[in-house]
Amino acid sequence: MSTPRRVAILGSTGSIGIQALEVISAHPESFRVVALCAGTNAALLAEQARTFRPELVGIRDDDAAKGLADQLKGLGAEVLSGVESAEHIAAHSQADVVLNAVTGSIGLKPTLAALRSGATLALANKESLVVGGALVQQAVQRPGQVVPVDSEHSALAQALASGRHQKGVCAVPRPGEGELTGETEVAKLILTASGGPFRGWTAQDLAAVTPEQALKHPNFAMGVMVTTNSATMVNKALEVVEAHLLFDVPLERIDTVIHPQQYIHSLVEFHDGSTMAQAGPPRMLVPIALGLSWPDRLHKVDSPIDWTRPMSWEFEPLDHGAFPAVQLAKHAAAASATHMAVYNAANEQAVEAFHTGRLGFTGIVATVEQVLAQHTGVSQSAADLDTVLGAEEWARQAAEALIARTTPTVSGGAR
Ligand SMILES: NC(=O)C1=CN([C@@H]2O[C@H](COP(=O)(O)OP(=O)(O)OC[C@H]3O[C@@H](n4cnc5c(N)ncnc54)[C@H](OP(=O)(O)O)[C@@H]3O)[C@@H](O)[C@H]2O)C=CC1
Ligand SMILES: CC(=O)[C@@H](O)[C@H](O)COP(=O)(O)O
Ligand SMILES: [Mn+2]
Repeated sequence: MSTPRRVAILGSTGSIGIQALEVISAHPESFRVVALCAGTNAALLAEQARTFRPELVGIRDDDAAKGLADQLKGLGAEVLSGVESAEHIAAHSQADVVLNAVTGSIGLKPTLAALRSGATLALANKESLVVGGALVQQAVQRPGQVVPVDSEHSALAQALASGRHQKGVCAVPRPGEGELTGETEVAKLILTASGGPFRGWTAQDLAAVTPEQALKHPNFAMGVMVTTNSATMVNKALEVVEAHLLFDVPLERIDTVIHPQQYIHSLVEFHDGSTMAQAGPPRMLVPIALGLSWPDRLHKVDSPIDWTRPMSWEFEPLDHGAFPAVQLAKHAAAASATHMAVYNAANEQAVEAFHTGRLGFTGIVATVEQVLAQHTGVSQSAADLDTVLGAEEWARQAAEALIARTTPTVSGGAR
């Protein structure tokens, strides 16, 4: 890369945000941080701002914002606070790349703003795509404007580059190929899943799971929401829909396979019977770096797999009986334009209730299922932003009403 790319990071104090700043620190010639935005952690945000000297700094929490401007005096940064900060930064930071690494569907407006600004959207916040669906697809201004950071989808994008697939908002033409024609050689996308901490457990075993157990992901140190979603398989459910929306592959041609070691990040099967797997250590540095530098690769982002060491990689089918989240999402995504917004919002409420001791572990997906059953759905043409946000709000209230009537099987919470 010749001129450094201007990068805005939404969610800079989280797991992805911190690792993105590590990548940028190691490649100062390639990037310039122009904006940083966080939710509540003013102390870390101030430290990051002192190191990276962005033009804009935003924080959602108004209390946490008190004093932030004072701490940053003399740096020349404009300091914003409030719930609109991330969206404002996405729209106005004049970034070449906006990394959306906030958690939850609160990331939807920033995702739309980033796309409308013309910036490349490095997308870790899968919820915004899954919830916004066609709204996000329609905000895309050019093929390839969305670059996935989620490890499975980064793997799919890398594997798709091996065959002709000129479809989707993340279209992957072969190098040097011209106009997009919609042609595809892709038969299937196969997403790998770790299986989470409860791989092999029965539905009965799962009933007594505690928040502490659910937060022990076998391979990755991630935020509370995505870690809990990995344990329930809601993460894989969101990822199946994310892949469908990114690459325009029908839901029925997207499969999942449990691969506990997570060295293979996902696979693409082509119509001649060949399968491309993308492999790497179970870490996020490479997907993050590719998100910032796509389609170029940076040097020495992470240590590669050590092939001198004996290793065994296992694969097994997902137990849809004990973990119904993926099938539930496939049905929801096919049902209407607002069903996935309802799915995700009910899940966000249920995860919060689980961690505050108000709901048992299996109650999370059960709540999502029951809220979906009450939702009538909205057609694609009627699903504007207000309608999607309205469906979300309705789902949060419906989930809370169900949770209030539930007696949790475990007491106490992690937070
Ligand atoms: N962590 C990982 O390895 C992976 C994560 N992802 C996805 O990436 C996203 C982020 O995950 P992760 O980094 O683990 O999550 P974390 O919980 O670690 O971090 C979330 C970040 O978002 C910030 N934030 C929350 N709400 C707002 C808001 N309204 N405005 C601005 N900032 C906000 C938080 O700020 P603060 O801490 O200051 O409150 C924090 O910086 C999720 O969508 C997740 O599914 C995908 C693949 C892998
Ligand atoms: C690293 C990453 O992309 C996470 O989404 C991770 O893949 C979670 O893994 P599982 O949901 O398969 O446990
Ligand atoms: Mn993932």
